[in-house]
Amino acid sequence: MNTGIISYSLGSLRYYLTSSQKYKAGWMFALVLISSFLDVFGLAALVPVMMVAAEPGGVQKSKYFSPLYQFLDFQSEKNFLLFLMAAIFLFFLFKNLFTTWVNYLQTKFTADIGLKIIDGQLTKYLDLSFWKFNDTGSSNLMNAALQVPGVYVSGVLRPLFVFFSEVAVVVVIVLSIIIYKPLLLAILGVVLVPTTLLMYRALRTRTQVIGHRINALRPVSFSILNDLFVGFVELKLAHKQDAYRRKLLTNQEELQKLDAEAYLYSMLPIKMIEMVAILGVLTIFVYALFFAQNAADLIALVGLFAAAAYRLMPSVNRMLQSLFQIKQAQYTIEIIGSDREGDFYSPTHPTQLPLTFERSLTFNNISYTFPGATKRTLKDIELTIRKGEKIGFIGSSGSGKTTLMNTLLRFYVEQSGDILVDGAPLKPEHLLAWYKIIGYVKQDTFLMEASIQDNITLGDAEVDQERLRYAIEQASLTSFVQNLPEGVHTHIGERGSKLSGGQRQRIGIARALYKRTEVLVLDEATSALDNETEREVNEAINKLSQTDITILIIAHRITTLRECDRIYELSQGEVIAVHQYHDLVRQLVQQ
Ligand SMILES: Nc1ncnc2c1ncn2[C@@H]1O[C@H](COP(=O)(O)OP(=O)(O)OP(=O)(O)O)[C@@H](O)[C@H]1O
Repeated sequence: MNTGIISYSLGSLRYYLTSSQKYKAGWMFALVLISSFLDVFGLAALVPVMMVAAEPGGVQKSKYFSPLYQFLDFQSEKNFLLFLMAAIFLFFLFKNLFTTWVNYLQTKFTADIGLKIIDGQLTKYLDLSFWKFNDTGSSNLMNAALQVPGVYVSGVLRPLFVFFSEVAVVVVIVLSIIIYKPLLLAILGVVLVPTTLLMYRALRTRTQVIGHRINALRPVSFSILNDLFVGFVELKLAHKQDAYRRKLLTNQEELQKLDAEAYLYSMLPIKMIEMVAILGVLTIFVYALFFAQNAADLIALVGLFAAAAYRLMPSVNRMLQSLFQIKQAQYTIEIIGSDREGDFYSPTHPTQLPLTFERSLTFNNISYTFPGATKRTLKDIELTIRKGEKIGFIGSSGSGKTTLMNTLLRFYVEQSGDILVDGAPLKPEHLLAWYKIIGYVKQDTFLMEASIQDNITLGDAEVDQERLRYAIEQASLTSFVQNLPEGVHTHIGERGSKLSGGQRQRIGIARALYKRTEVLVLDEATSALDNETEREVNEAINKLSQTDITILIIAHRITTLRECDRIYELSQGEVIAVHQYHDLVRQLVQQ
C-alpha cells in the first residue's frame, strides 16, 4: 500500500520509546497478530463444522474430521458433533478472553506512550525562550501540549496497530487462497487492488489537508474562548460579547464541517469496495451464463469469490481507514517531532553553579535586538547598582524599561555586553542560583484560584509560617488578612478577582519576600490606579525601602519613586539621564 506514511509514523515512535518499550512494542505487535490469526481461524473453523453437522454421515466422509473421530474413539456422530460444538465454544471463549487481554495491554501501552509524549511536549515548551513563548501564544501551546498528543495516540498509534493486524488477516486469507485456488486470487487481485489503491490516492491528500486545517482551527477556538471569558467585563461593557460569540461559532462551524467530511471519507472505502466486489461477482456470473463452457465450475468460483471478498472487504476497509486516520493525524507527528533543538530553545544548563550577591549589580554595555527586528531595543546600557539601593526607571512607553528588566531576569539574553554580579558575568550556569536571588512583581501579578497562603508560597506543601507572617507584614497585608473570615486560607477567586488592584500587587510583593528575594524588580501598573490603590502599593514599597533588599522599580507615577537613590530615564533603548527624586519633582513642577 503506502509504505511512506507507515514508516513515517513508525519512525516517529523512536523519539518516545525507550529500548525496553521498543521490545514491548514488538511483543504487542506479535500479540495483535496472534489475535488476528485466532479471529480468522475461528470463523474458518466454523464453516466445516457446520457443513458436516448439516449432512448425516458427514463426519465419516470428511477427510478432516474422520481421523479425529477415530482417534478419540467416538461411538456416535451426535456425541462427536456435541464435542465439536463444545470445543468451538471453548475456542471462542478463549479467543475473546485473549483478545480482550491483548486490547487491554494495547490501550495501556498506548496510554503510557501518550503520557510520555505529553511530558516530552511540556518539557519542550517549558524550555522555550521567552520571546518564542510569547510569539507562539498560549492557545497554540495548550493545543500542542495536550490535544496534539491525544490525537497522536488515537490517530496514529492505535490505527498503526489496527493496520498491522489487518495486514496479518489479509496475508492469512491470501495465503490460504493461493494454496486452495490461485485463479481466485488473480481475480480478487485484479478487482480489489486497483480499486483500493485508486481510492487511497484520491482521498489521502484531502484527508491530510483536513487534518492540518483542523489543527489550525482548534487553537483559534481556544483563543476566542479565552478572550471571551478573560475579557468578560470589558467585552460586556463594549457590547462585543455577541461579536466574539459569532466569531467562535463561525470557527466551530468550519471545524464541524471538516469533521463531518473526514467522517464521510472514513465511511466511503467500504461502500466503494463493496460496489467493486459486487461488480466483480456479477461480471463473472454474466460471463458464466453466456460464454463459459463449464458454467457450473465458474458459478462455484463466483460463490468462492463472493465469500473471500466478503471476508476480505472489512479487513481492507479497516486498513484503508487506519491509513486515512494516520494521514489526517500526520500533523501531530510533525508537531511532536518539530523544533526539538534550535535557537528558540534555552534549556537550563546541565551544570549549575552557586552564586552570591554581596556588593553590586552592573549592566555592562548591554544591547538587545528582538528576533526579526532591525533596530536595537536596548543600546549599550551602562549602569551599576550597589546592593541595597532602590533604583527607579522612567521613560515613555516603549522606551525599553521592561526589556531591560527582562535581560536582568534572563528572559532575554543580550547579544552584546554582560550582566555583572559582584563584577563577574552572569552565565547560564548561574541561572538557578540567580533565580533564588531575584524576584519579580509584574503589573499583572500571576494569581491562582487558591488561598492567599498558596498564592504567596506558590503552593508550598510545608509552609514556613514565620516567613509567611514576615512577608505579609512587609507587603502591608497584615490588617487586610486579619479581617478576612478565613485569614490566609481565604480563597481569592479566579485570577484574584476578589482582590483590589493594590492587594494583588502586594500579594506579588509578599511572594517575592517569602522566597527571600535579594533583588526585587517591580513593574508598576500602568493603568490609572485609584488613589487608594496607589497609596496601598506605595506603602508597601516604602516599607520595603527599610530593608536591605535591592529594588528596581519601573514607575509610571513619580510618587512611587520617593525612596529611590537614583532614577534612570530611558528613551529609545538608551539611558538619557540620571535624576534625584527631588530634582525630578522640581523639573516637573517647572514644566
Ligand atoms: N516580544 C517582542 N517582540 C518584538 N518587539 C518587542 C517585543 N516586546 C517589546 N517589543 C518592543 O520593544 C520596545 C520596548 O518595549 P518595552 O516593553 O521594553 O517598553 P517599556 O518602556 O517597558 O514600555 P511600557 O512603559 O509601555 O511598558 C517597544 O518598541 C516594543 O514594541
